[in-house]
Amino acid sequence: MSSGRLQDFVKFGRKIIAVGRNYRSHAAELGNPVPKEPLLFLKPVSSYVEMGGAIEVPERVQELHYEVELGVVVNGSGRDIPESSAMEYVGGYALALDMTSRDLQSAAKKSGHPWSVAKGYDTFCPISPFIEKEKVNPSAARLWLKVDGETKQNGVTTDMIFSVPYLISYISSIMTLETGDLILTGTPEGVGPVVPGQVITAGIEGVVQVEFPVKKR
Ligand SMILES: O=C([O-])CC(=O)C(=O)O
Ligand SMILES: [Mg+2]
Repeated sequence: MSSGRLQDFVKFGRKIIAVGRNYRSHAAELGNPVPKEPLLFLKPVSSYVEMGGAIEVPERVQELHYEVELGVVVNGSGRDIPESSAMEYVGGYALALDMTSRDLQSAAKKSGHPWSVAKGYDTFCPISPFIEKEKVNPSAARLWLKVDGETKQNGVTTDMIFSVPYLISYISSIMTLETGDLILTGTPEGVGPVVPGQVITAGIEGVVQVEFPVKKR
């Protein structure tokens, strides 16, 4: 796969595989237990929104939360990938927001239902441009997020419970990873609500910055 094509992962990637509760600080702030193995869910690729677009708050959603996350863009097709060679499948990175309807997610959790609705609306995966692999250290990247200029999240990927190579190995033991897939590696503490009219800025320190306005759908 040419690197030019990889840069277009938002258009041809097939899966967004997200990891939940991968930071103790975030599991704790929502009163959730720390998982013993990675907690996975899928977001549809139709939830991508690129810079220049807006995050839309649907009518049904009472409490829309931001979650800043390091995204890993997969290069190559692999199944049962050993942790020792997992980094060979990393094509690059992206900064992503795992937008979440916290009210719909809480209701789903109570009734034992999946999170697809809470996490899957259009525009619930704002995404940065593709970032070259060499520019990010996935075990020491500082992630930050501000709402209207006020810092809300500031965490470092060193605090992940499950590392990027472990996640690649684990996910590929369940589903084949394919070029253009995106792995969302979980959010650090500080999640909270946004409402129409606000602006989210977020970044990987020293690497990339994104900006997304929030509006009513
Ligand atoms: O919704 C949640 O709390 C789980 C999640 O996505 C995360 O930890 O990043
Ligand atoms: Mg998340």
